[in-house]
Amino acid sequence: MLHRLASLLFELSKSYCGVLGHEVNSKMAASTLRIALIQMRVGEVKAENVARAVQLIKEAAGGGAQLIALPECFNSPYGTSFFPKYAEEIPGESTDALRDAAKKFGVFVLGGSVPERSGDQLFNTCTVWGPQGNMIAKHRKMHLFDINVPGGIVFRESDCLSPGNGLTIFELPHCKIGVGICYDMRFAELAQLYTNLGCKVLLYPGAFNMTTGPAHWNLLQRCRAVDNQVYVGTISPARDPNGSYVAWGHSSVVSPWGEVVSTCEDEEAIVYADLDMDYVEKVRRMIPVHNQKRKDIYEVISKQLKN
Ligand SMILES: NC(=O)CCC(=O)C(=O)O
Repeated sequence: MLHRLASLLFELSKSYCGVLGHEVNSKMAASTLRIALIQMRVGEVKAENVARAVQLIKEAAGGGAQLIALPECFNSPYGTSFFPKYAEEIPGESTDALRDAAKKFGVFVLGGSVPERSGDQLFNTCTVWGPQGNMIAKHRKMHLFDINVPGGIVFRESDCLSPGNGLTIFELPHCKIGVGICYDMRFAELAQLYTNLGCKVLLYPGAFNMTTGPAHWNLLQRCRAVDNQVYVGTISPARDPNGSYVAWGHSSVVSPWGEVVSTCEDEEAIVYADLDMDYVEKVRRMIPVHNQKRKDIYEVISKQLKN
């Protein structure tokens, strides 16, 4: 009964997926944040990638989005052989274009990520820009993507990247938002810390692949959403079947109830969603797990495990 009621409420407040050029409803409550996830094609020409990102930000702003998010490595193909060549300092040409777009279109822009050069180190870094053209956050990917799935995929970001060492939260009038990059989504502890610090939305620009994507992309996103009772957005590049790294796509928004509210397939698309902060509170009231944690027990056992 409760579930049916929640589903009904969810249906009423539901967002939608818009492909390029889709019309949107501009009536929104103050507690509602319209976001747009830009699942864009990324090729080998950096200037074309950046220009495409700006063009799609313009389109999403025209669709009423207040916060527009790009995918991981929006200016560069995803691969350790590309990172040194495409890396830039921040600020640099790619992030300057994001700054200018945020200001010109009067929106918040979460700039996916770029390979960042800082001294003799490289990072996988997300910048977030406000409508005044101010950088309001910068997140360096904390968990590097080093995996070995025989017959599937071998990848070692740590061959050329260094990890970031900090959490990244930015605040909009509607809510606080926590940022992770791709592989960061696998780490439940990070999402839980963001939630404990007051976030109601988590955003993960990412580029899962054809082995782990179908197995885990949506599953992980729904886990993070239900565990923490937050909205979770994932933003992938569009799939290029001939690319050296084939991205899974399926950029999506999942609600705090764990339902996929907006999504797409693997093609270039803009995924819109209206995030309702009252709905986050409602889900948290209905199932108040945050007040029901048995930290007394967890802490005792954790201490025992350390000794
Ligand atoms: N870019 C990444 O971090 C990829 C992560 C991934 O595919 C995974 O399975 O995790």
